Amino acid sequence: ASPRHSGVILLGGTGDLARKYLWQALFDAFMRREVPVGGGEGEEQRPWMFTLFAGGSSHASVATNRLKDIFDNNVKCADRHGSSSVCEAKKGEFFTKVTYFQLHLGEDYGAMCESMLRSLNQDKTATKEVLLYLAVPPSVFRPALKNFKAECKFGDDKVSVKIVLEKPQGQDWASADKLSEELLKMFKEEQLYRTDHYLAKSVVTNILPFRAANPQLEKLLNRDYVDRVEIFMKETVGVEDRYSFYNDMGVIRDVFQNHLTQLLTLIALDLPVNLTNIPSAIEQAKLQVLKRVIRASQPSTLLGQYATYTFEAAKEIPESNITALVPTFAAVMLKLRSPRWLDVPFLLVSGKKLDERSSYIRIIFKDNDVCVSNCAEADHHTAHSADQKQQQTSEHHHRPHHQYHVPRSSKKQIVFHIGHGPAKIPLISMSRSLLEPEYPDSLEEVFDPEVFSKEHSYYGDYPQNFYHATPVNNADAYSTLIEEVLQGRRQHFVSTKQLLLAWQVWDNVLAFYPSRVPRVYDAGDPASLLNFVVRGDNLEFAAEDQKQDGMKVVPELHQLHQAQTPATFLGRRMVSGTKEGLAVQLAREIEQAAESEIASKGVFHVAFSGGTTPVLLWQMLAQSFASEYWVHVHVWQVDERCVRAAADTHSNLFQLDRQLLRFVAVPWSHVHAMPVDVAGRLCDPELQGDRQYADSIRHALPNLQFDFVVLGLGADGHTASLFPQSPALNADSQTLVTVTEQGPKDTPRRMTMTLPLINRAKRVAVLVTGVDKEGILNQLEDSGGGIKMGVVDKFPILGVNPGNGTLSWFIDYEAYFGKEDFFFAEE
Ligand SMILES: O=C1O[C@H](COP(=O)(O)O)[C@@H](O)[C@H](O)[C@H]1O
Repeated sequence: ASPRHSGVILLGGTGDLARKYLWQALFDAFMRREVPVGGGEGEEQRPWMFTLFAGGSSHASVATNRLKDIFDNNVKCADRHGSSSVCEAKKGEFFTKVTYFQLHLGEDYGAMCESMLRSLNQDKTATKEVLLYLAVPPSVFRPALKNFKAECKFGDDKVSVKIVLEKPQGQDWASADKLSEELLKMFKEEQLYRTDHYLAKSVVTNILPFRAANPQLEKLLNRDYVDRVEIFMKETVGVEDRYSFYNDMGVIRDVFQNHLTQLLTLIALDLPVNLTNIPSAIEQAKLQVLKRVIRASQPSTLLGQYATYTFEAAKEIPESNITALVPTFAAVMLKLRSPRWLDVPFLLVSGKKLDERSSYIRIIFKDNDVCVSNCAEADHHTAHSADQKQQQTSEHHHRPHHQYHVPRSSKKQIVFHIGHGPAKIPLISMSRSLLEPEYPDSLEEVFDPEVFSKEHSYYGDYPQNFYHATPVNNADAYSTLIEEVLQGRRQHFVSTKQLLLAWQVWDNVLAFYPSRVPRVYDAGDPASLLNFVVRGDNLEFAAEDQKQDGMKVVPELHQLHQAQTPATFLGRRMVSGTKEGLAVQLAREIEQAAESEIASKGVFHVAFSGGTTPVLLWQMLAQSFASEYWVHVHVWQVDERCVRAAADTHSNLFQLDRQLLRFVAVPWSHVHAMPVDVAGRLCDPELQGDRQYADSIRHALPNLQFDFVVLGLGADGHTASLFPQSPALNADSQTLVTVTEQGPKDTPRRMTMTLPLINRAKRVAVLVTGVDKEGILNQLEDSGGGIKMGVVDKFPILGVNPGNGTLSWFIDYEAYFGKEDFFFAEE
């Protein structure tokens, strides 16, 4: 076989990640090939050369010293590397292979890549690749990749390129989507290796093999048998020296969107039956799960922050930049919209400065066994039966007899001990009362009870009541990741589709993140303030915080503001609250209206405006609206931008679909999209899309009366796409829909319902949120409302005046009170 030559460029080569994990992982890869002992990839006996470059912004002399320090203190020889003297010699050799490049400008990349190419071309017969590992902050991704793409033309020399990217990949769905789009313009999906080091932890890589080896277990992994799944990642450390990073991230972005969501997919996915094409079948199965996750909601999310957070953050970042409410702890209950897992709570929990360091997944089974006779004996028998069976089969399984008493089993569960915690080594533990497991070759059974700390009770049971197995290969996660990249295997990496779907799960939580006061806890949570209970779809902290519960601040100020806001605005009903509170309240009112209309006439017609204001409302509706109603609901658009409807993120329909429609059972034939894009012709007057839409309305609603219309308010007083001074404001009663040209610069052409149509609605709600609406609300109040000459031309919203229907203003505190930070108003 021809030799292989891997050129590794480690950007951020002297950084934290490189120091702690990456150089060791690269050394492991090097040693596996140099001295193939102890788990070396057997097939790789052919020569495999490495050229190692480190890149960074420091001056070469400084960086070289740092690299030396890393090699002296962080890269270690271990048993797996064979003889220690040989290993030490190899370590020296490895270090001499590393060349550092200071990278600022495009030309620096050019020089580095030329040098790499020279090295790779030394052996013309070798199969060559370049592996660019970006162990750098996200702000460096784009410039680094652009320079690399522009300056490094490896393709001409038949050198394949792999790009390894660390998290975070974006801050939310939109930014991740943008970044992915840019990446995919430069590289192919198969070239991208997005790391999630949890996917490479030894127990985690064994979840699917373990499931596959136990087909009887598969029959139990569903809503009939599983009570709940706990996915925990507890840490004792704080944010340490990463405050400037963590300040923008918080715990949800840091570990929920990636590690914990990925772990959930591995438990929840339908094990592919077609084992011939495993990686792509697993990819598809994971995507299916991610599509079915019902996004987290406010009531199913608890947030916390350790007491010293802001104090410690202030040592690293300017106080004015500190995000005071950033959570360092969260507990979130997710559920899946799938027949297999419907209503099974997946409890995801993670936090810093907690009482112990422990990462595990625990599948807890329902207690479905009902004993009728000889129950005391049955309990005794359950506890012993597995042992008896084991004695009978011990020859086959080589399971030794236990010498100790096996106490009564209390819970049927499987615990995947990913790291730390009561297990001293990574373990998969399964209650003996559940099943006698089979193990794949990658796991070996552990009989020694010393592998867990006995003084602890073991997740509500005794260690002896479990079968335990540990991965044969317990390599560090980064060592596994590097090996997988070298081997070109992407199963333990995150694809673009997975990344984006995972962000969608969390966008919702991120939306209320900045305005939700986390519960404050002391390091180690000695007062157990973070313990919580599951009540239906809600999570609640178990104990009231006597001392300083941040959550109390909100109700008090809420009451204060409630007292200050009147019940009417411009003579019509006004509902005030936080923007989240308003979304909940409006969703509830829409739901009640739907219930009553469906009960009386079997159908409910609702029209939504676009923009960002209704997003929270849609998210609330998607969660709270019982699915049986949606089949009777017709969804209409108040207005739409003349853009490519399905593809353009400016399109109102696109957002409506992303936030609401795809999550509910509304029949597609009930979604009435404005025909702004007909075969690529955008609001072409010849096609008369506005008249078509008006005809659909006449057809579906002969009395032209919508049951509910949700409007917004622009800072200039516009509503729907009826802008100040627009001729559309003068539409006669026969013109139900029209096209206007007066929108803002980015999307001036819009299709919109007209005032005569809106004013026929049974219920109209105007949703106004955000501080930038304070000015227009003041102007409207100053105008005194009412229809005076010219006032509608100036403030189109004042033309909304349903003749036979109700009009309610939903105005949030920020819009009503302006800039004041209402959470801390009393400080
Ligand atoms: O990705 C991350 O994980 C670490 C914890 O990883 P572990 O392998 O030590 O369990 C966490 O501390 C960090 O905040 C997060 O970014």
